Amino acid sequence: MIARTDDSRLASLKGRLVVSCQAYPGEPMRSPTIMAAVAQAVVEGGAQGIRAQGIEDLKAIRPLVDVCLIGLVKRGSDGVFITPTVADALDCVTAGADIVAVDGTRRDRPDGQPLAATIAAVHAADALVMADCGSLDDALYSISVGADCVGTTLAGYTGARPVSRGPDLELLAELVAHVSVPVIAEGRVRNPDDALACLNAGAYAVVVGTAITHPTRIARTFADQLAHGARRSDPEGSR
Ligand SMILES: CC(=O)N[C@H](C=O)[C@@H](O)[C@H](O)[C@H](O)COP(=O)(O)O
Repeated sequence: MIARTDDSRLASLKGRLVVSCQAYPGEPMRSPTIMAAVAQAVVEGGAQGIRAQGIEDLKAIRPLVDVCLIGLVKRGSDGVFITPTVADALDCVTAGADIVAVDGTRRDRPDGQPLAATIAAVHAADALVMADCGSLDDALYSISVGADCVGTTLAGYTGARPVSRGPDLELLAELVAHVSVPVIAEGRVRNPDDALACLNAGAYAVVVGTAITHPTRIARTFADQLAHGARRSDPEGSR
């Protein structure tokens, strides 16, 4: 299988920021309308790509932004949970995804199909595949079955690698050194310096989620800092 690395949708991401606009089950911002507004807002801020989860979110976002849209469907949080089936991947394409993000590991998928089947189906529907990887082995496997680009998305989440404090720059550099398709940095990119470090390590593009689009966690970092700082400057306050 030949990866479509010269596709203009993928090429539009080169050297650029992709923002992951996702809210999780039960959270206040879990609404396609809200995610679509967030997507529009980050495009105004310079995002050249949007990564979004769920068919309804993709449908809401697609007509409002004209940047590259990376779509996925999440099912649960154990095992293969990022676009786990062929049907999920095709639903993402129908909803408007240019690139479908799929689990790029060798683990069994709930529909019993190999990763190659998902990639072939997405290619037949004229979209591309980003394989979310947790190790070099995942990336080599995904590319051998046709992935158009690979991401460090699952670094620290599959047991293959420890959870790094910021982006897993070590895995990123390893992928860049060993693969010939674009390598997208994703996962725990905390600030613009982290993002730049990813580009300098050879990332084709950088995906940022939580640090831009998750107000609860962003607010918590401020609140925690204030609480701890207050305790440090007022020992009485810690009692
Ligand atoms: C492991 C997993 O499920 N990652 C998901 C993939 O779509 C999202 O929950 C992340 O927010 C996204 O990868 C961006 O990463 P961060 O939010 O760390 O910038």
